[in-house]
Amino acid sequence: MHNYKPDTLAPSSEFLACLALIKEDIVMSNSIAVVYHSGYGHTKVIAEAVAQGVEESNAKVHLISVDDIDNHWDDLAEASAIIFGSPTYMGSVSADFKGFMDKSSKVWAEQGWKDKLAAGFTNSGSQSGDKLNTLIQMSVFAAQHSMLWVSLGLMPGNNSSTASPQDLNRIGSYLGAMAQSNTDQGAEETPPNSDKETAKELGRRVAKIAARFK
Ligand SMILES: Cc1cc2nc3c(=O)[nH]c(=O)nc-3n(C[C@H](O)[C@H](O)[C@H](O)COP(=O)(O)O)c2cc1C
Repeated sequence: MHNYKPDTLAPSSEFLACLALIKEDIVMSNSIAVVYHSGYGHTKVIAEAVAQGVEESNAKVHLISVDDIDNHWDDLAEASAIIFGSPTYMGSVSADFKGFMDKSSKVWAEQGWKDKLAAGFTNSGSQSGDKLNTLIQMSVFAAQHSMLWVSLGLMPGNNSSTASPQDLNRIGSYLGAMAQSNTDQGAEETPPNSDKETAKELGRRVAKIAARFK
């Protein structure tokens, strides 16, 4: 029979506090970059929602417009995950976002983003609007950088008699987050909340998985 004394084996409050600090440090040391382009502000709203999801998960976030990318290559180098966002223009990423992709070839040559996590989101005027092609472009881009693609991770909403456009993932995407903005409304009115909430979920998911990889 063991002489088991539960009181002496119980972790002290100091030990538990120390563990909590270490855990917090691991989560906070994850920095995640959201790199996006937005010609007219609608995709920016989605980028901000993704960033909010990351922050809510206690990770540090860098929200970077491709217009300002040259001031942020170091932030991308430091990040454990990069989430890409572009409007869908002519069935593909916008020219400005493609400019960022091409500029990243310097990093590609060194495989500087190898084994970082990657994910993507897009927004367009039509429900489909060929948004899938934009996400495919982003995932191929991530693969060229030897990154690990994180999917949206939400079941499709808005696809049954009891479902509604207020559902998360109302457009029914798997590869990344999709949003739709009415073409006659400004970014303060569209895309709808469900798309912003879907985008937040993508941010949360990437942050959660990044913490697991740390
Ligand atoms: C040059 C151009 C091309 C576009 N091509 C598409 C398209 O292929 N599919 C679509 O659904 N919407 C298309 N749109 C609509 C935009 O995707 C939509 O207005 C989006 O909300 C713009 O996002 P932004 O405000 O972040 O630029 C296009 C808009 C522009 C300006």
